Amino acid sequence: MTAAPALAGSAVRLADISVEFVRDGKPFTALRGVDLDVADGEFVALLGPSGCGKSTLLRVVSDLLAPATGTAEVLGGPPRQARVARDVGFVFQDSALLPWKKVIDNVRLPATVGPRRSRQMTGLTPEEALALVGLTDAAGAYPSQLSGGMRQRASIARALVTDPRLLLMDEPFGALDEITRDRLNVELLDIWQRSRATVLFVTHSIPEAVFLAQRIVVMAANPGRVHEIVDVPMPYPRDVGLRETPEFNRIVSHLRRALDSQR
Ligand SMILES: Nc1ncnc2c1ncn2[C@@H]1O[C@H](COP(=O)(O)OP(=O)(O)OP(=O)(O)O)[C@@H](O)[C@H]1O
Repeated sequence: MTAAPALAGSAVRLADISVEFVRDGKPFTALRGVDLDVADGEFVALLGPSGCGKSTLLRVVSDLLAPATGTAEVLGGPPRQARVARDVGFVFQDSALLPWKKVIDNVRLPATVGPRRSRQMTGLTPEEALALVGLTDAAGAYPSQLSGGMRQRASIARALVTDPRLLLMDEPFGALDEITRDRLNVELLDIWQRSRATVLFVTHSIPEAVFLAQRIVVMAANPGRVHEIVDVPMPYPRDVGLRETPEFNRIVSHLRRALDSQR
């Protein structure tokens, strides 16, 4: 896989972002005054109670939603520019593979549409992306023939074929059993280190956030806002043994208290 070109500065820069919805006929503030800088190549987790606006934040970054106030900059320009250039990849909780297409054809899909086609020579081929997530043998299967973990890996492979400089992941492993989730966490870190993409990763799991991220954005609800940003200074590569260390558990406890204090 080719390394993302080095960018000076931020991959994502949010300044004073607010998002308003109408819920039950009344105005509702989903995000208020969110400031966040994510450096190029950084792995940042978003953690917080249900409804605090984590997915809404990703939707602003991915240009699916325009904020009511504030400015968002993605890869040095407006979010729309990054979306149109297909520099942003997505992985959701539900893998959203097309059930009537084989795994390899699902993974090929982004490469067959849109302007990124001509850049495929510098990115991963669909076959390479499948190999990277360990699914070469499942290339000819249909999504319904895969386990949940395999479907999520196929979904990650699909996101990787556009060689995204920014990967947005919204609880991608939330529906998986703990053992599969732990394994995919290790695989994801491996992929991240090789791709040098920037990752914004939404999770409800404190240990998952600590294991993966360099920084954790703890959010609070009503209105959705940034409560605290916590550094995770442990070096990479990280392996499962990290979860047994006092440093890991100290950060987990700190985050648990930060989330409990919001109740
Ligand atoms: N299209 C919409 N219309 C009205 N309200 C919305 C809309 N989308 C989100 N909301 C509200 O905004 C708030 C934030 O939603 P969001 O999905 O971003 O939260 P979240 O932190 O990702 O939650 P969860 O962890 O449960 O997935 C919620 O209260 C939700 O009801």
